[in-house]
Amino acid sequence: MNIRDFADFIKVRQTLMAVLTGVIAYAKASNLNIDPLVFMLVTASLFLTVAGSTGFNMLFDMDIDSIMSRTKHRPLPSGRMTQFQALSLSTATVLLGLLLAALVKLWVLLFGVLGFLIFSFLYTKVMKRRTPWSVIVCGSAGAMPVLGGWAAATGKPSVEAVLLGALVVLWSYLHIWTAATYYSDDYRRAGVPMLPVVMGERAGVTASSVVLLLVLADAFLLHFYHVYSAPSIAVLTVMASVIMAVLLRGLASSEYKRSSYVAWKLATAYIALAFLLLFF
Ligand code: HEM
Ligand SMILES: CC(C)=CCC/C(C)=C/CC/C(C)=C/COP(=O)(O)OP(=O)(O)O
Repeated sequence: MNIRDFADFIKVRQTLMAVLTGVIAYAKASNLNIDPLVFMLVTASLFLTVAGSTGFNMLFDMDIDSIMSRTKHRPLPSGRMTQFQALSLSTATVLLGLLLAALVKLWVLLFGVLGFLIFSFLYTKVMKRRTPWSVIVCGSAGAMPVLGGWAAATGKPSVEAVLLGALVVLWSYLHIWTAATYYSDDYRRAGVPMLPVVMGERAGVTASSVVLLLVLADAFLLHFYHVYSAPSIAVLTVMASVIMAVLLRGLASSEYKRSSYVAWKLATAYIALAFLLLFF
């Protein structure tokens, strides 16, 4: 196992994006009056907790990952990492992450534990192979870094924190339904009942368009609560319109996979932008 395998094992891009949302939530909630020690603890705790939870997800999904073309080269299915290494690494990182969270505040620990349980167990072990509702219920794990980061600054959750967490949750539906439409053949082969597998690719693109509207509506609520400035909400509206145009074009031309791929990549840029725009 080398560093590249470790990066693949913790799905480094997903983990870093989750860390970014939590760290930015901390910075925003503290009005940029950042305590360097709390900042470091929050960053390290989020990184370790999300990375370790992802490790458990990888371990539990090893069998289906070996079936899908997208995932079969991952360290576990390809034999570059043993199950023992995966289990010990994930356990150690989650425990250390939660310990650091507890040093910040109990709320931060609570959201860390919730994120871990929802992602690694409720989603991966209980729901993912059984029902398309897995995504709707367990997308809530995506809010935990934001709620934890916010609580690290203010001592407790708030309406603004919940609305910002909801932005990640609603965005994660757009993120996965576009991805699952693009990769629907893979998911079908592995027997994972994602929405586009169960209801078809057209339904995947339609559902993506509907949740995109909800993402934008939530961003407007955040503007109403003075979390987004007028220029920021304008940029987010333009970007959402571009993604909507891509999805509607896909519906009009029946090119579901192609439009979903483009919308998926744009959606990744959207969530990064949505968090950076909190500072403008
Ligand atoms: C219901 C919840 C979610 C599901 C089912 C999901 C699923 C996926 C899948 C299937 C991929 C493709 C991975 C690959 O290339 O093999 C992916 C990539 C990714 N995910 Fe998620 N994800 C979810 C939530 C999140 C959350 C909460 C975040 C961060 C806030 C996130 C960030 C990312 C990023 C940054 C990538 C890489 C995207 C790219 O390459 O353009 N995801 N996710
Ligand atoms: C505090 C804490 C632990 C927060 C977790 C935040 C976070 C990154 C949530 C993502 C959850 C999720 C369902 C990912 C997809 O896995 P998948 O198995 O569908 O993806 P795959 O098919 O690529 O393996």
